[in-house]
Amino acid sequence: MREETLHHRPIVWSIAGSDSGGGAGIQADLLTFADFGCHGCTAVTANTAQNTTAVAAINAVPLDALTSQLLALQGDLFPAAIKIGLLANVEQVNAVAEFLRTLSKSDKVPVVYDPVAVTSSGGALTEDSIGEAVIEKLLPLCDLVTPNWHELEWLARASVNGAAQIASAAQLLRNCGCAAVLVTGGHGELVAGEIADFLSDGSGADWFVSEKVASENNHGTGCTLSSAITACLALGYPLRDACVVAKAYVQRGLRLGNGDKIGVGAGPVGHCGWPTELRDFPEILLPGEERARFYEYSPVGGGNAFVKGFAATDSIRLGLYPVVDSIDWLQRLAELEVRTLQLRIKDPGDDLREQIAQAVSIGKQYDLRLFINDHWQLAIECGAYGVHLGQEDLQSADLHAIQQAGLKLGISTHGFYELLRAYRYRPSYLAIGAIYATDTKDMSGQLQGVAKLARMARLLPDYPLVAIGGISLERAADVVATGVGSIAVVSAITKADDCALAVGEFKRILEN
Ligand SMILES: Cc1ncc(COP(=O)(O)OP(=O)(O)O)c(N)n1
Ligand SMILES: Cc1nc(C(=O)O)sc1CCOP(=O)(O)O
Ligand SMILES: [Mg+2]
Repeated sequence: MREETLHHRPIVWSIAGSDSGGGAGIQADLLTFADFGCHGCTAVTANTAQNTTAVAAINAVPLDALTSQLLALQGDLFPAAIKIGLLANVEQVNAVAEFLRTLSKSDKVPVVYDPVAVTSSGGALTEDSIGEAVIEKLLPLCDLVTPNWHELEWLARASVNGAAQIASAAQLLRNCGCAAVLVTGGHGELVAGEIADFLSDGSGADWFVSEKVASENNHGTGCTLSSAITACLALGYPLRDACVVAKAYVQRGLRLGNGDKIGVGAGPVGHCGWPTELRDFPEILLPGEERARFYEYSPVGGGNAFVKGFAATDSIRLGLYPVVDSIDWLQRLAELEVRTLQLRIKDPGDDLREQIAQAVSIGKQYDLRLFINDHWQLAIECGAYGVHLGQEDLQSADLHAIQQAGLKLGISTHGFYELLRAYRYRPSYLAIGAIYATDTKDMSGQLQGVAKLARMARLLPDYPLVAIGGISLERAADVVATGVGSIAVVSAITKADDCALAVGEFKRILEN
């Protein structure tokens, strides 16, 4: 079933309350799903009576009215992801949990729960007594829970005052069985002028920091964020990519939606389409940077002090970029007038130093942009043009030494989150992969495709970007059409029947 929904416009469910004022709840969710190209279905839990100034009534729907909606959807419109918002009473929590448990037996559908229980001002939106049922029955079924600070206090039964307490309360929720917690920070500032969301899951913790937008139209931001995350999960995005794209969507809505005057109170946040501008995306807080201490952020293995700004390449379009594993290949490609090259030696012998020194010397002879993969110490010692590092190398490599030695730095990224994270270092170029499936390296689960590549490239139109992974001559034109100025290839060159012909064809496509 899930396979089917992924091949067409993904179906996303919202199990939530209707907002008669049209700013939050089901109404905000449907607008959001549509902006992300998803088909939204709804199971209404309550017909709230509200406007931009107050919530007058909740009006829970009877239990059979809720379950009949869920069963109707299950029978025909199977979801690629489910968002849950307002649940009005314990019976609804139990019924939804039971329904999800049964559903998960046939298919694994990502579930995002936005515990719409406390308004921004601290007012109750549901019966407080649902807390216990939520913790015991619902949280263990959730892939992500997105409480604001008030809701975090309510669910974790702990007071939350400051970054360390947010992190430990999020851990308490994870201990209840939900896979991940995103604590939304729209209601308070740990650092003046900054809105920071905290994500905690099995692979670690992150702070996503955005500039505070002083918009009068901020009603429905929580619903919009959680439904945007759900839509991205339905599109197959990994959790961190879904979170940063959704946060950018809300930021864009706050920024562009501020002009509208709807109602006399807090108007609805804008729903303004896919976020296409880098300024709307959050900054990923990095361990070792100065302001990390305000967020009490020092993850295990966080590594060295943060270093930013690496030597620029002479052009932002690096052209054809073969990645090879021998001096012979370097020499051959240099003679074919390839200018950007990488030496990627994965099984070094005793002569690694000599190989890198020889590569650097060929690089100087042919005026190459020659990057050394992984072996940054030897690259510095041999005076290489540049080094290429993966995300996991960023913690262990001495970036300060690379910067001080004047070496160029390229960083691998796989998706929006890693792209934003790597961009914080302002490297000489950013590589985006894997665009297509490849036999050269196991990249399963990290495939981007050209549509996503185009979205990423649009965020950084003036930055050197390199696309890598499964790029053949036949696919090169589609890749170039996304706006990236460079194509990195292994097998399309090293396994080509006629290497010189392949080089010529790639160059032609890139230059066109
Ligand atoms: C241009 C370019 N992009 C990405 C990579 C991959 O680098 P990394 O993530 O460090 O993985 P390994 O190459 O070390 O397996 C690359 N080498 N070049
Ligand atoms: C080494 C490497 N890194 C990738 C990444 O996405 O980071 S993809 C990749 C393999 C590229 O080889 P080919 O051109 O033969 O597909
Ligand atoms: Mg590497």
